[in-house]
Amino acid sequence: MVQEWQEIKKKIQKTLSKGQYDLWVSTIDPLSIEGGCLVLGCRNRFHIEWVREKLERKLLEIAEKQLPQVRRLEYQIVRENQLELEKIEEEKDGPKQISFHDLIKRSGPAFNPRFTFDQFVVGNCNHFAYAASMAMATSRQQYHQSLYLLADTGLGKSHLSHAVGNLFLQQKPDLRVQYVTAEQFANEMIFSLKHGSIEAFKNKFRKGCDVLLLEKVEFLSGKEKVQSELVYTLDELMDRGKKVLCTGNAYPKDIPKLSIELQSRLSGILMTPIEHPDFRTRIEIIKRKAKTENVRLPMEVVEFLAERISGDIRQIESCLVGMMAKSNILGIPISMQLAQEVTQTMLNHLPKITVEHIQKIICASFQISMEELKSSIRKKEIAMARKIGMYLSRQYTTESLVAIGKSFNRSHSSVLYAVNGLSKQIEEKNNKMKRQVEYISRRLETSCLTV
Ligand SMILES: Nc1ncnc2c1ncn2[C@@H]1O[C@H](COP(=O)(O)OP(=O)(O)OP(=O)(O)O)[C@@H](O)[C@H]1O
Repeated sequence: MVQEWQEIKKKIQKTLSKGQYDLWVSTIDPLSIEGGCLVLGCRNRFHIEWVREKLERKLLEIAEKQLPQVRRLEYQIVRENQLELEKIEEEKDGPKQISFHDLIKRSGPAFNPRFTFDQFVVGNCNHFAYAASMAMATSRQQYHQSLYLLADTGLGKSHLSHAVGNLFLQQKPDLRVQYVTAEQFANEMIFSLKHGSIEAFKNKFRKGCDVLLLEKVEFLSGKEKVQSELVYTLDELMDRGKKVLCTGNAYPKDIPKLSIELQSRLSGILMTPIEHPDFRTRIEIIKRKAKTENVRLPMEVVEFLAERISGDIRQIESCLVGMMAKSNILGIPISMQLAQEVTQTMLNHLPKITVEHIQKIICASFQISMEELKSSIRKKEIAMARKIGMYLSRQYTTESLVAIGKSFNRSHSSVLYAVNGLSKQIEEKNNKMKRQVEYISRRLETSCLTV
């Protein structure tokens, strides 16, 4: 086992309980270091999420001390049988001390194996970006050697960049593919300036590079020296017919404090925007992710998530991971109720539902008009709709009894009477009213809660 990793583990062990250490840390395997990035092998997605959320900062702090070249962490899923095989191979050949240096030499850039073209769901929102990236990676692209993927957070820029890297290396393992974020590029440059190795840095990104994948260009805002180094790098790569893929969350001209020279180089690149996915694409993404994770999701849960989360696809993934975790821990299948609980907890704000929303859904569900709902008509169906409307207003909003009463043209005591009565009814087992309230709650959440 690698010496430095043992030291890192020892230090982190002191900060955790035994159970946490055994479960989450002892099962991590260091895989490689590339471009200042220490790649850690984890057992599954849930393992990665946990380490990322609870341990990353501490782990990085300690890793940086043990391995000064490390500046960030990345994760890969490593199947247990793969690790077992490696262990058996090692045992066969006798114990071997592998240094991190060897690991660095052995490995290419650490591309996420999950981020492939196969796993990327294509819709109207991202079709152009997908096609252009694919064309670049399969060398079909004749006129544009360079691409700029432009999108808000969590819409697939890194996924496509890694997919390009994965495909290049799969087809041509000897290709020199450099993958860095603009921040890493800047850090490496500063590091090499400090340590007198700027020529090596320049060589790495200019002469020693066939494909440059540069993420999050917006980071360079205001960093004049790094910007001008990048301009030289891009010029040289483009002059030599090399390929460049950049990503950013804004058009180059809209990134503040970006030099005219860099803006001009980047603007000359083919712009491929990715829009927010539409409902159908979101449905497909959820189905694909569930399939990859080997999880069975009822269609109503798929639709609920697709309604609920309209932007950042990471949120969809977090909710899936959360649902899987909860379903595993409790030993229950993923259901609508579980999905509602998890999304409410995981998305950092509670849904904003108003009394008006509730009234509209009630009218649509009972097929009555708003006038009827707010009227004094005592017809059974209408009275029941009104009662459920008041009850849900109490559950989903923070409005006072008086305010709710006003919205239904009733006194606060009528609201209280309705809410208490319905609460009691709902507690009884298997009653129709309970099912009806659940149904309307679901409709309410799926129709109003688009983030
Ligand atoms: N079209 C898609 N199909 C399948 N998964 C997707 C798609 N778009 C995004 N994802 C998934 O969403 C997650 C976030 O995507 P990614 O990391 O590529 O976002 P990003 O645009 O680079 O965000 P940021 O700017 O915050 O880094 C990833 O797990 C990725 O696999």
